[in-house]
Amino acid sequence: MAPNPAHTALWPAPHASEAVAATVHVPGSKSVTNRALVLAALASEPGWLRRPLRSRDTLLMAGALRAMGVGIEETVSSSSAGAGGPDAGGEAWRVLPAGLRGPATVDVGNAGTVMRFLPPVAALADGPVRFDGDPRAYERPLNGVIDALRVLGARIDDDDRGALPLTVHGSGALDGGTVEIDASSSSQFVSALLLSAPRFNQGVEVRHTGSSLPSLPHIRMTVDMLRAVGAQVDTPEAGGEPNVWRVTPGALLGRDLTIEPDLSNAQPFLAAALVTGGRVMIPDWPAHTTQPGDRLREIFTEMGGSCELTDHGLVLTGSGSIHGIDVDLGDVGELTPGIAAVAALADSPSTLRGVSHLRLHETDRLAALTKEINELGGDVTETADGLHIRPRRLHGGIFHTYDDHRMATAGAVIGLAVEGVQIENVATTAKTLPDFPDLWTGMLGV
Ligand SMILES: O=C(O)C1=C[C@@H](OP(=O)(O)O)[C@@H](O)[C@H](O)C1
Ligand SMILES: C=C(OP(=O)(O)O)C(=O)O
Repeated sequence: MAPNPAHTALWPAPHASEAVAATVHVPGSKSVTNRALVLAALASEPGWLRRPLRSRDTLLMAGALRAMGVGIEETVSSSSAGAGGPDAGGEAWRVLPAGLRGPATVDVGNAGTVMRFLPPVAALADGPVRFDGDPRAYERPLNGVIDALRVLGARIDDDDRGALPLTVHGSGALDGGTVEIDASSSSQFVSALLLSAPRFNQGVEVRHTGSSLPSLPHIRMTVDMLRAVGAQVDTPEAGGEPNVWRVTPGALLGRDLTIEPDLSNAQPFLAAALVTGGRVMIPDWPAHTTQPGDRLREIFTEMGGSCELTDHGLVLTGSGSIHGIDVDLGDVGELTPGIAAVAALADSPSTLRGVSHLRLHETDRLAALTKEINELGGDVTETADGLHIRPRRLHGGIFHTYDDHRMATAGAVIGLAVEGVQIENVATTAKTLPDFPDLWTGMLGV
């Protein structure tokens, strides 16, 4: 088969000849949008999502829910269209829940949220739902969801690898109950079971038995969003048993939710302020959030920037120096590529820990970052659970991205400081940030 020209196309990453000074409006959060879609689809009344992210991962989620019978109407709303308050204008999705049905086919692309959050929804559908996706999606772990759903009463046909492709034979209802899972390869296993659990006959008790659990803020996001639509959830944090989550069965409310900007997608823009000694403002940065990207305020401050959170948003100002960092990123793994890019440009070495599960993300991110930074003259080594990065003088070259949106944005950050970096397949950023090249050149004023 001839290679897709978009996948081999090279994008000359703009080099910054001066400090950036920009305000960047970052589109909505992937993780919040896809959870909101699932919860709205399972609710007992219509709901609104305002300022949803429209990217490959969220359009795949919306398409899959539509295939199972859910109505999702795209509208340009005004604040009078619902109870969304003064910020509610702009693009919106109105979600009209309906009896979930098969037969249906779901394309998960390479979206972890789609491939993990939807099999439990499909188990509630009346009929078979077939799941398929990109070649890489076949390699990403799904066994935690498949095995758990079988214990909870679902019938699933897979090829015994515990991965895609598979068919969930929905029977219109699922018993639910208690299940043990090892979610050390992805927090999304836990989130997936909790999100649909209010609709299981007995709810769910999820007991995580693995040695570690990545991305805890994403599980908190799941719990907070469930509670916001009326679900009763017991968590380890609320004085419950360690590693045990319980969801009580019950109807979910339709909500009017304005989606926060994607703070992980704000990362390359904030990094630009750090790398060029400039200043970038991200409007609408939430004062309180479960998004892991909020940790950037602390991490980029330690690396040499200073952050100010105002009523208007977050302002990051670079000092002109970038320092190395020794940090456990287990809670915020999706920030690793962007932090590695900044670390490669720092004045001292860095150690990034706690992220062995990144080997099973969009690509093997530890191997990909090591290879691509080293091919530009860097000195990165993989450890058992992360990366050692010793900054070197880098040179231009092709930065391969392996169909990974965060590799592409990491390469763009390096390109700010290093002339002649070309990003392969920058279009892969469409997974979560379709406007990236325009937002990037807009920030730089080129
Ligand atoms: O639940 C979510 O929305 C996510 C959880 C995390 O997954 P893992 O726990 O698999 O790392 C994160 O990396 C991913 O980008 C989004
Ligand atoms: C790991 C990521 O995505 P996914 O939701 O596909 O797991 C990511 O966006 O960095």
